[in-house]
Amino acid sequence: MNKQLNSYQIAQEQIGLAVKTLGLSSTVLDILRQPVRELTVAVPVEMDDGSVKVFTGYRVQHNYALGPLKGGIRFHPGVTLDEVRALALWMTFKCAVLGLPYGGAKGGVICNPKEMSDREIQRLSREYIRAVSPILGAEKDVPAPDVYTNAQVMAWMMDEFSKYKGHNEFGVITGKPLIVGGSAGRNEATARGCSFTVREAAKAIGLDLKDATVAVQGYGNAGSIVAELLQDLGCKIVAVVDSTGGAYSSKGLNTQKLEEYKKETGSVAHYPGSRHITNAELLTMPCDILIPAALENQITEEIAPKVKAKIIGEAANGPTTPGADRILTNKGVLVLPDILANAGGVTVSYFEWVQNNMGYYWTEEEVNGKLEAMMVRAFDEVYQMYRSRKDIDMRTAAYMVAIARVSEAMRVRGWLGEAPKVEKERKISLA
Ligand SMILES: NC(=O)C1=CN([C@@H]2O[C@H](COP(=O)(O)OP(=O)(O)OC[C@H]3O[C@@H](n4cnc5c(N)ncnc54)[C@H](O)[C@@H]3O)[C@@H](O)[C@H]2O)C=CC1
Ligand SMILES: O=C(O)CCC(=O)C(=O)O
Repeated sequence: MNKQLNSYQIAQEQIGLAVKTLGLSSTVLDILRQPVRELTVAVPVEMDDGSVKVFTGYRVQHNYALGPLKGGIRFHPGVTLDEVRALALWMTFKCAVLGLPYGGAKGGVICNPKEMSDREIQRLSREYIRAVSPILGAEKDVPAPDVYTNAQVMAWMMDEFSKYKGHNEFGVITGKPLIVGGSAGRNEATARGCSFTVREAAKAIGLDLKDATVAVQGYGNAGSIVAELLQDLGCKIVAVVDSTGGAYSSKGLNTQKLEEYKKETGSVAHYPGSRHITNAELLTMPCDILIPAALENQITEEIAPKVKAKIIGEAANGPTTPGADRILTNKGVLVLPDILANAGGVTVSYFEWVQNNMGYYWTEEEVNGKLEAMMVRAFDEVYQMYRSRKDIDMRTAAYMVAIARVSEAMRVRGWLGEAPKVEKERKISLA
């Protein structure tokens, strides 16, 4: 990640632009530009050699106007408080774009799970969740997986929270294994939602997905499954990279075989029959669709002029900087913003929470059908907003749809004093 770029300042810039374009009051911006609550915790963990290491963790709660707070937990050595603030802020607007009854939050722990044993990761997961538990709960704040956390980590955290409460509280965390209240389809949901938005965008600009070429940055939960789903839609996956290197083949990479290779070797680099490529090569190579699915600030002002893709589907949070956004818009690249394109994960997390609350579980077909309907509706609303004006890109359009909903909730709750209503003529659905 480019350390000169501050994701929190970027997120504030993005909402500032949308609030201004919507013509909302400065009170709305004053409230939305910062989180309502931030908790920093020092988490002592006994390591396998008997020593005790103290990890720093965060839980940031951005805005709860629309409902309980929601957002993943990241385990990564590069976590900072400002990064978690940005991720929490993006969650508020992601939930609002999809019309979910949630506000936004995010958590992070500065650690390197790649250098820790499973036992150490389990102890860290339990200690962290205990440390932030006073502000969590199925009706308060509901975490989920993010980078380098997974269903197993969610199970440990749910178990620890349940022990602390004295009863099972499955609804406190989503992204759990199926056997302890997880939802069918949650593991694939971020990628599935992203593939739906790419499909709708391709229809909108007249791009045939049959043999459309795709490059994917990041080959974890989001990236590897988007690649597989786009391959199912007829696309040719020509390039992928993960944190250790990349693979390119003009004939296309078989995603099932690539997945097996990654499981065996721990990386996609040096996949048999492929040419080795770097991250920068991947982002700028000739392709129709680019899927950033790793970390923030990857498509910068230096990279953007060289991007050849027609559609960028942001599976990652915050992969494109504001300067790069302006360059890509001028070049006519359609950027599907993170708060829309990767919202499939939190949407199925919402379904998981609903199922936990009612104690009745849906089939994978039911979940995927509901997800598709919500993603297509959200895409249409954002695309209509984008097309209704000449001066905005898809990101600002998505923020406008989202901020209209959040600010209306804040208005009716009485948080805005006498601030004016959302402009009626924009016909934003507040449902
Ligand atoms: N897991 C989820 O439900 C959701 C994830 N996201 C976002 O998707 C992105 C990826 O998350 P996951 O797939 O869940 O994480 P993951 O931990 O499953 O995978 C991350 C992938 O990124 C790669 N990576 C890390 N640093 C890299 C670098 N510098 N260059 C290239 N590749 C790099 C890793 O090797 C790994 O393949 C993140 O931005 C996350 O916030 C967004 C919505 C939901
Ligand atoms: O599933 C969730 O609740 C949130 C996932 C997440 O952290 C994200 O969308 O960035």
